[in-house]
Amino acid sequence: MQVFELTYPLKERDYEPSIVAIGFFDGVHLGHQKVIKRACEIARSRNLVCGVMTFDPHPKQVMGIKDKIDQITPIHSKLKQLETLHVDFTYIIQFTKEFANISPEEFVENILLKLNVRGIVVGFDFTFGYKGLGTPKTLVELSQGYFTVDVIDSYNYKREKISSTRVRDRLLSGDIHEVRSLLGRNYSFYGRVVRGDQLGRTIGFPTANLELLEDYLILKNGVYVVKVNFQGKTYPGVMNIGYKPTVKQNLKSPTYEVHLIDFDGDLYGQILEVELLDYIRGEKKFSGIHELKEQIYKDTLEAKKAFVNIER
Ligand SMILES: Cc1cc2nc3c(=O)[nH]c(=O)nc-3n(C[C@H](O)[C@H](O)[C@H](O)COP(=O)(O)O)c2cc1C
Ligand SMILES: Nc1ncnc2c1ncn2[C@@H]1O[C@H](COP(=O)(O)OP(=O)(O)OP(=O)(O)O)[C@@H](O)[C@H]1O
Repeated sequence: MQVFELTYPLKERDYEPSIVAIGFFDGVHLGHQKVIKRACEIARSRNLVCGVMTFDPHPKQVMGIKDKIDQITPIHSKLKQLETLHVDFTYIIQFTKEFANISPEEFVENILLKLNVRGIVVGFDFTFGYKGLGTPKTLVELSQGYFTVDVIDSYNYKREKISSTRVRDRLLSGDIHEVRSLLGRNYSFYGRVVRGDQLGRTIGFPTANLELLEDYLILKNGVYVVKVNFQGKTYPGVMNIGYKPTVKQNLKSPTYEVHLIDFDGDLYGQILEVELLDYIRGEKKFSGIHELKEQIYKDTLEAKKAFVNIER
């Protein structure tokens, strides 16, 4: 997949005629996948290439509506997911205040036509241009004679539209089962193993302390069943996210640490992909290390069982 980082106004160059799915696509959930897959189907049937147009940073952040949007899939994770959908390219348009102010007409003329777009696919509630005034209907009107417009109906789960907001909400509640149903895959993130206080190994549960590779949405504190992928191998694990109140005081931000079950080896410096399979319990302050150790032992047994059930 080719990636083009673009700034507005676009520089003149020849773009290959294409069919493009447009949206922010945080999470690349099943609704997004439907829009993107449709773009690729149309492209294949018309002998064109297919791509995704997304934006960075998040429009709400640039417009000051929110200080920071914690993303489900920050840009590199999003690109990894798009790759699995076999799109030929992704345009990442740098979202600025200037870009936010362009009219729907300018968006079509100065972006879509310049990019040599022959067809676009958007969801039924897509908006674009100044104050989001452009709608799929506007696009159809402005596209006449230039490119086709396909509008995808709402893709629902339990009768409600799947949206990035809904996925974020379920992640923050620790509802990992629903997250899987909304994404059509396990939610995962990437982290690098860094040195911790190395107390874990003295209590019998060595943990890989993770430094997240991107600004992901911070997950609910507590203990998770996870699947860890690195160097082409997969391991069952348990992860704790939180402040380790039994052994630490006043940590400023939550730590992410994973214990790989039945694994013995050095992980420092490795990049792990951690897939969430289930949420077991909240983090607790135990009366001592012994009690904490007993609980982690139970968590590990539960994770082993859950791992077998989920992976079956
Ligand atoms: C599965 C699991 C569950 C954990 N649960 C808790 C908990 O409920 N409360 C707590 O204070 N610490 C919890 N911890 C964190 C331990 O305190 C921590 O792993 C250990 O002290 C090692 O810390 P270190 O990496 O700073 O050496 C948990 C760790 C794991 C791996
Ligand atoms: N469930 C869905 N069914 C059909 N189309 C969708 C669905 N969700 C999003 N889309 C479309 O996919 C594109 C990208 O969506 P976008 O990321 O902007 O919104 P979203 O997933 O609804 O998230 P948010 O919660 O931020 O509104 C848009 O064209 C949008 O209309």
